[in-house]
Amino acid sequence: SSWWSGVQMGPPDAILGVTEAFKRDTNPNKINLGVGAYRDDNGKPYVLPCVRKAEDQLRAKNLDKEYSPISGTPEFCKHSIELALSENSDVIKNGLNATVQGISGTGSLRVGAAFLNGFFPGNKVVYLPTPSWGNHTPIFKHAGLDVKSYKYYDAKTCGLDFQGALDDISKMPEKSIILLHACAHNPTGVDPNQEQWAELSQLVKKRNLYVFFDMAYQGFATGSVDNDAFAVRQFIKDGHQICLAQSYAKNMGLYGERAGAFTVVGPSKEEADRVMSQLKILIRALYSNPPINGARIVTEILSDPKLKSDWLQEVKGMADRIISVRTKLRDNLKKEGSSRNWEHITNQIGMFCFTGMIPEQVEKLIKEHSVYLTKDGRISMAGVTSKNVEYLAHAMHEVTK
Ligand SMILES: Cc1ncc(COP(=O)(O)O)c(CNOCC(=O)O)c1O
Repeated sequence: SSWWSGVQMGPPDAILGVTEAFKRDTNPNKINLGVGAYRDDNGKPYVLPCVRKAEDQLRAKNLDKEYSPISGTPEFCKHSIELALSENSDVIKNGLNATVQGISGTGSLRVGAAFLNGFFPGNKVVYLPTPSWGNHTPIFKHAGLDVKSYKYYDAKTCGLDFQGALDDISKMPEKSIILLHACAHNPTGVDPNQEQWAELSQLVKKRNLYVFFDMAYQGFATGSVDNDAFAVRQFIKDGHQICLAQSYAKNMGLYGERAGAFTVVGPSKEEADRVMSQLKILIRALYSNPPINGARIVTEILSDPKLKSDWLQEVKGMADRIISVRTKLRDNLKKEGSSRNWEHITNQIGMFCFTGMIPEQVEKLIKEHSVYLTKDGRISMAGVTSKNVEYLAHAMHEVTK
């Protein structure tokens, strides 16, 4: 028999399976609301103009293909942590951060998980919001950490179960790890408001919990990179020594370039240096050093004032388009005569909308209207355009009335 006769067939990825079914559908009105990647108003992938300009500028430099340092280039790391904490951050000024390039957000989370598994002195359990991004659990478990959950989403209101979150956080064993989505929560689109973030920060501090921020959508939620970093900056201001995963997949449209960063914030430069040394040892054994192309594009954009200002407008343009189709969808549902409260469609933020539709309704949406989405009723707003929003509203009304 073969070495691998014991290998089982694994389940297909829930999200990518939706796109496969969508591709097989011949209905000209079909809509794919499964994919978690931005689409323009014609439903096409969007390469930001500032990225093209950066690529032209880079090509003119005739750069070589030498290895990047294990932790990525200092310029990429510096621009990444400045984007997250702001250029005049005391943490950066005092060298309190250890920042490495990660293989996009997933790779940054994975390096962080491996570091925590190796060195975290507290309770090696990561508490995830309920629900969270599907990949969070495998990432942390794969690194050897245990995973638990805290209340977060309220299906009754399609909003935040703030009291539930506070109750669960109050019960978490001290020195546990809590994962927080910095903005544009995936899959619900539900974010705490600024007062709630401030209250969460105080409680997390009181409970002596360690914060792992996942910021995969900075700038893509409200359209402002500073507003979207509010939670991260609030927790830093409140004295939390956080760790942070960043991604440029969505806000710069660099999906396949796999550019991201992982940061540990500590109390001293001396400690940051020790942490950095261990991160490099860990990365060396994982993939030795990170991919150079996406990181060069990011560095070119963030270090060139003109390109950076172009980028800030272009990321705001993406966020504005998402916000506008949220409003159109809600208004068209009202026009269809729906008696349901669809306020959550515009209260929620970022790429995703948790519609509140139940699996039977999702099934009908797919089968009878060729609208494709994940069973949990999550729709990627990026798949909604000014051309298909009326068809979508009609279909959603038909299956929910
Ligand atoms: C919360 C969160 N963290 C991290 C990531 C990591 O993204 P990447 O590794 O591409 O940077 C993602 C990307 N998710 O992809 C969209 C989807 O759910 O279909 C994410 O949503």
